[in-house]
Amino acid sequence: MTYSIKEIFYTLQGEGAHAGRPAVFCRFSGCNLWTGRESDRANAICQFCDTDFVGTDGERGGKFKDAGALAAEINGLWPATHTASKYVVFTGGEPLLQLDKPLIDAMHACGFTIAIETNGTLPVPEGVDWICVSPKMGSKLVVGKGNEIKVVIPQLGQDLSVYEGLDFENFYVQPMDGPLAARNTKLAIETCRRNPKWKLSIQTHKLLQIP
Ligand SMILES: C[S@@+](CC[C@H](N)C(=O)[O-])C[C@H]1O[C@@H](n2cnc3c(N)ncnc32)[C@H](O)[C@@H]1O
Ligand SMILES: Nc1nc2[nH]cc(C(=O)O)c2c(=O)[nH]1
Ligand code: SF4
Ligand SMILES: [Mg+2]
Repeated sequence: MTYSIKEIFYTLQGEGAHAGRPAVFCRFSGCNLWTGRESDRANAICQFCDTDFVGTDGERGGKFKDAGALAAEINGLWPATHTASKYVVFTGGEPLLQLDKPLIDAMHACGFTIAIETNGTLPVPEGVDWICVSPKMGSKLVVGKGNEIKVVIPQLGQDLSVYEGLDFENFYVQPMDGPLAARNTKLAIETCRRNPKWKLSIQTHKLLQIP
């Protein structure tokens, strides 16, 4: 199948349990919880998104005609001298609208460990090595297990205890960026102090001013 890709870049994972880890990010175009158009934001299910995932006009973006072509582009960004730690993060937009078995197999064939960042509304195909779920209020969460759950706070009507019984290895709260970021960061710190099941994830790439 053809994959619509917004951008592909080599950076450090900024968030969650793998923060600081070198990774190729592959950002798929499109999401099922927002069109990505500013004029639709107020009516979207997910209204706080910090990402442009519309179209294919970003760095190394485009339409890739098959899994082999996309895997080759991603593989080309990894330093050829250090192949033991190859790591790709599929994000978006919503990666599970497009990520499929052929692409997973092609990345594994290149030696990559595969991570995803997903909103948890779509089933995860077999073979993904690291699953990060970030649930959104107003959507139905169908992914109840994974490696980390990373809840952006606060969201209207949110109750963190709903997530505490799920089968994740790591439980993170991440302050919502935007005009109230400073307040939300304090809230996230207080949340972890009060209930140490939760750990703090901050968006370190924004502090570092890297992609
Ligand atoms: C842009 S999303 C793409 C992947 C997927 N659609 C999702 O929502 O998980 C990547 C990560 O950024 C988080 N995120 C998006 N907007 C944010 C914001 N304004 N502040 C903090 N985190 C945000 C999401 O919750 C998710 O964990
Ligand atoms: N450095 C960096 N880390 C990230 N972790 C999750 C991201 C995302 O947009 O999915 C992201 C991103 O866009 N950049
Ligand atoms: S679900 Fe993810 S990509 Fe979609 S609008 Fe929300 S944060 Fe952005
Ligand atoms: Mg991001």
